[in-house]
Amino acid sequence: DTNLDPWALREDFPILARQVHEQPLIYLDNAATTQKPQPVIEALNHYYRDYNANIHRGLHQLAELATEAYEGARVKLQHYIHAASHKEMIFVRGTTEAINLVAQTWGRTHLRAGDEVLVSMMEHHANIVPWQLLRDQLGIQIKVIPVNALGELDLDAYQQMFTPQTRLVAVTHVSNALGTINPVREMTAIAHDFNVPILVDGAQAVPHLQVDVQALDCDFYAFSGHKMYGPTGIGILYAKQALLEQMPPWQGGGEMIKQVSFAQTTYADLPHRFEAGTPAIAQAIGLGVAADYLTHVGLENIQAWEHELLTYATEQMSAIEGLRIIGQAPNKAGVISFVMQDVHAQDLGLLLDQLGIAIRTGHHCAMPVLHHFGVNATARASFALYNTFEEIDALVAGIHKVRQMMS
Ligand SMILES: Cc1ncc(COP(=O)(O)O)c(CN[C@@H]2CONC2=O)c1O
Repeated sequence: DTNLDPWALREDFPILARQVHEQPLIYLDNAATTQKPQPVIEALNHYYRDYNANIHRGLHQLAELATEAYEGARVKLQHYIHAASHKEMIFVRGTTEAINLVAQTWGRTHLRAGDEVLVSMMEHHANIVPWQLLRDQLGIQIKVIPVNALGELDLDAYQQMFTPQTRLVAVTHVSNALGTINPVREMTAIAHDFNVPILVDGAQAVPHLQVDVQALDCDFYAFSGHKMYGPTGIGILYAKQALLEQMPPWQGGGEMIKQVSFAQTTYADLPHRFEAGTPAIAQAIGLGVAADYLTHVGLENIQAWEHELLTYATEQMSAIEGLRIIGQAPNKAGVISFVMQDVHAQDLGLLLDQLGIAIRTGHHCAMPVLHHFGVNATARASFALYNTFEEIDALVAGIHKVRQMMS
């Protein structure tokens, strides 16, 4: 059980006290982005207000302070996912950029025509399209790991899919559309039995559960700051140092060089080799504070609380006539995708908004898995540490109200 008190934590999120359409805001769209606690907001203000400067190489006091805070954030995040070294933590814009970086550096230098990349049916477009771009550029093949009727990944099928041409596995840790938590540690062990590296899309995992990349033993791990109560425009690509050393730079410019001449340029050491140009300094600092905040609240407390919310919401919503939950894996994070017999997801979302309730409707950038379940849109409620049973009751009441309005 959890010793998390959402009502106490809500004090840290001023936005949750606001109204929308003259109704109290009920924010249940956390898989899209989470709200930001006061300490994160204050960290951003503090940087710009009190010690804004460009980082590295600057010899003045403000530059020193800014550099210290930026590199300090990197170390905080290293500990947050238990990486072996801060050199394995690359600041990027978010999960999408992290995966594109791997595809365009490790991918272009290690994959060639005929090589196979395994992805799962439940991937977000950010972990499908970069591999399709590579397919267009190099002629690699993409093979899809199936999921069953509950939305669980088919581990046996996965094991059978490896061939001498399999060169990479790229899989989501938690599905943003189904909520399924995949057995990433097991999948990594199987991939490594075939000497194949694995990239894990951790966007929906890092805010919900304790991630330990050394325990998972994955080769790449990508996530976004804004999904884990941090700012937008910042994320992390984690990669084992041995792999990063084999990868050519992603973008060229300042910060990622040692010596530049028109004859020859030498590149900076890790991690800066992959961070060209002035980075998102404030956002990185803010993300470090978000990691501190979540560590203070306790990931196991968050996971236990959200599991209670998910269990309650699933019970309540399963009792609604004509409502079908898409994604019923036993091992799920706090995401409920659903469709209703006689109400389009879009209409439901718009009408719930009028009641102050924020959910997301549509394909959630996961078109293939929605089509696999025979729908082209769902309504999705997704939970965070600050949600409450009362908010779930309001969602359920809102769904009933919409049904009445539409019948
Ligand atoms: C599983 C997963 N992977 C990658 C991404 C891409 O992250 P960035 O946009 O930060 O690069 C998302 C975003 N989730 C989407 C965004 O909105 N609603 C969602 O479910 C995601 O859920």
